[in-house]
Amino acid sequence: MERVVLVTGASGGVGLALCQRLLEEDGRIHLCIACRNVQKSEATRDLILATHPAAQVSTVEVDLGSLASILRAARELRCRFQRLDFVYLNAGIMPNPHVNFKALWHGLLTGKVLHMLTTAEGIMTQTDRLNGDGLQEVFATNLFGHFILVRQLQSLLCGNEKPSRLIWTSSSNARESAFSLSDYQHAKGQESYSSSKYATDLTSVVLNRKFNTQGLYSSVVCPGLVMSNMTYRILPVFLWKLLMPIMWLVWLFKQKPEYLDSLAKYHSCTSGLGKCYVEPRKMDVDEDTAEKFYQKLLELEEQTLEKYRDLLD
Ligand SMILES: NC(=O)C1=CN([C@@H]2O[C@H](COP(=O)(O)OP(=O)(O)OC[C@H]3O[C@@H](n4cnc5c(N)ncnc54)[C@H](OP(=O)(O)O)[C@@H]3O)[C@@H](O)[C@H]2O)C=CC1
Ligand SMILES: CC(C)CCC[C@@H](C)[C@H]1CC[C@H]2C3=CC[C@H]4[C@H](C)C(=O)CC[C@]4(C)[C@H]3CC[C@]12C
Repeated sequence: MERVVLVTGASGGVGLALCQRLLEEDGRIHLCIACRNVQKSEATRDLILATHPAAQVSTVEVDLGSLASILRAARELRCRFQRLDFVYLNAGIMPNPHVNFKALWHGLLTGKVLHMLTTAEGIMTQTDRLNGDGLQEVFATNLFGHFILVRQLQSLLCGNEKPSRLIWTSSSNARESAFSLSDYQHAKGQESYSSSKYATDLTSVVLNRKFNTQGLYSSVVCPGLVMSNMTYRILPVFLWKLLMPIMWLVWLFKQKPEYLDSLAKYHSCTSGLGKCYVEPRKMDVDEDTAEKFYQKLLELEEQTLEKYRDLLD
C-alpha cells in the first residue's frame, strides 16, 4: 500500500515546495494537503497536479487557529485513512513582525553578524493577540493546533506495521530565553514566534519519549531563510531583491569548503554508512522542561476541548 503523507500549510512557501519535492522523490505516495479553506486547497491541488499530473493528491480543510476546525479535520482524516506514515507539521505564522534596525546595525558591526542574520536573535519582535478560542494566536497556530491534531490522529500514527513520523517545521529563531513555562503562550513578551518555535522543539523531544515505543517518531527541521509570504511581510519584495547579494554572501560564508563543490547534489538524508548530508545540530532543549511543558499542554487540551465534546469520539 502507498505511503500516506499529510502536509499542513501546503498552500504556499515552504509547504508547497515540500509537496513538490516529496512527489519528485517518490511519485507513488498519497499526498494529503491541509489548507485553511476549500478554495486554497483546490488551487494548491491544481498547482501540484500541473507539475505531477499522475500524483495522488487529496485535500483536507483545517484552520490550525481553530480547535473546532482541527477536530473536524481529524475526524475526516480518521474516516478516510487507516494510517498516516508522515505528517509534516509546517503551517506557521509570524504576525506583525518588527525589525529593530538599530540592533541590526549594531549587530552588523560586531563579530556576531552571521549568527544574527541566521537566527535573527535580538533583532525581531512581533505583536500577538488572542484567537477565537481565547489562546495566543501564534502559540495556537504554530504549536498547540498541531499538538491537538497529532493527539486526535494518534490512532493513525501509533501501532502501525512500520513507524510513522512527525516532522515539525521549527526555526533557528527558536530560543530558550524567549520561552517560559509560566507564560508558555507568550502573552507577556514580544517574541511569540521564537517562543512558539522553542515550544515546538520541546514538544518534539517529549513526543519521542512518550510515543517511540508505539512506533511514532518526531523530528524538527529548520528550512533556513526562505523567501515566502512570511518574509515578504517582514520586508517588501523589492528590498529583499536588493538585499539578495548580501544574503548570498552570508550564505557563502556559512558554507564549509566541501559544500562549495559545484558538482555536488545535496540530499537531506543519511547514507548507509551513517554519513549525514545535512549537518545535524544538537537542540538546546532540557528534557525535564519538555516533560513539564507536556503536562501543561495536556491540561490546556483538557480545558479547551471541554466545550467541543460533540466533536470528539
Ligand atoms: N520563511 C522562512 O524563512 C522560514 C519559515 N519557517 C517556518 O516554515 C513554515 C512555513 O512558513 P513559510 O512557508 O515561510 O510561510 P508562508 O506564510 O508562505 O506559509 C505559511 C503556511 O501556513 C499556513 N497557515 C498559516 N496560518 C494557518 C492556519 N491558521 N491554519 C492553517 N494553515 C495556516 C498558510 O496558509 P494560508 O495560505 O492560508 O495563509 C501557509 O500555507 C512556518 O512554520 C515557518 O515558521 C522556518 C524558518 C524560516
Ligand atoms: C541583510 C541585512 C542587512 C538585512 C536583513 C535584515 C532582516 C530583515 C533579516 C536578517 C535575518 C532574517 C531572518 C533570520 C532568521 C529567520 C528565521 C529562521 C525564521 O524562522 C523566520 C524569518 C527569520 C526570522 C528572518 C527574518 C528577516 C531577518 C531578521
